[in-house]
Amino acid sequence: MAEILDGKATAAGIRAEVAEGVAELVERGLRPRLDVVLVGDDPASATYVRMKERDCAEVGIDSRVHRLDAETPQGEISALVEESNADPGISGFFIQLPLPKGLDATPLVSAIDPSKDVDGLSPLSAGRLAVGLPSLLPCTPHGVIQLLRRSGVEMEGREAVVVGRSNLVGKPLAQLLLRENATVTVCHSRTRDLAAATRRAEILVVAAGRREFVGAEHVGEGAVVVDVGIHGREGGGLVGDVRFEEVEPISSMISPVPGGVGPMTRAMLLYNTLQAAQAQADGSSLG
Ligand SMILES: Nc1nc2c(c(=O)[nH]1)N[C@@H](CN(C=O)c1ccc(C(=O)N[C@@H](CCC(=O)O)C(=O)O)cc1)CN2
Repeated sequence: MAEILDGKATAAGIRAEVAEGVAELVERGLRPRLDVVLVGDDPASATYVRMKERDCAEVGIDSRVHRLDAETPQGEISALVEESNADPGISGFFIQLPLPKGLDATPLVSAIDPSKDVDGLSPLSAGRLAVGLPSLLPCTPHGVIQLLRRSGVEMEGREAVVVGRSNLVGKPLAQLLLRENATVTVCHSRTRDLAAATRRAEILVVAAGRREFVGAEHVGEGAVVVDVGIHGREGGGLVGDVRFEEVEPISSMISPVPGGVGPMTRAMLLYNTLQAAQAQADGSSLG
């Protein structure tokens, strides 16, 4: 039986550490503040943002949500990004994704000052990660690394396979696994024999964005499997990109959905907000 990679418990530990760091800053009169830009009425995005507000309250971070309707012009959001960059009271901010149709996230995210880029998704933050400079790290990939590390999974020298090449998860995760000295393969929709590649993995991270896409045929005996996907299940509940019931008996460790990577994503956002606030307080550079 596989050991469960418990994102809920691990994230609670990270929140406790962040709360301590926040309390130290507050003693110096510097309460971190996280601003969120939420555009439109996507129910999942609204849920994630409410959870992020609640997380901030728990650890003592101030949060403000800018709720904009789906018809908000691109220029207005762009102006909000510039104002947030310039406001010394804001430690960090991010734009909840995806944006409604008709809005282009790329120029907006690209305009975020890297020292406030708590999502770690701007091209400057991504470039700094790629060349090994200090930067705020994208929350989901960093959450995966922390979940593995804090669960005692050795990454150095091991065969790690990432399924998915998005800017949000797959690409930065490959960089972070390289930084851990894993041997990294990235698979995607054009990979010819996916199952042959994923079966070689000692650590398999699935961020394909396809409901229950990976099954027993994709997993080698004893692999550590991390499921990044989150999809609503017909009739209620959530499932991931991995067919948990099939894969769990083959793997040595596996992350569940819910309770795996999702809570880690939120915990790393708090961690980044604290890091941004600390760097701003100490005059050190994250970008
Ligand atoms: N600007 C961003 N947008 C999005 C990101 C991101 O990192 N930055 N990631 C995802 C969504 N996401 C964060 O925003 C996210 C997804 C899921 C969870 C989570 O806690 N999931 C729970 C279940 C929650 C539920 O009951 O619905 C779990 O898996 O246990 C947190 C954050 C896309 N957009």
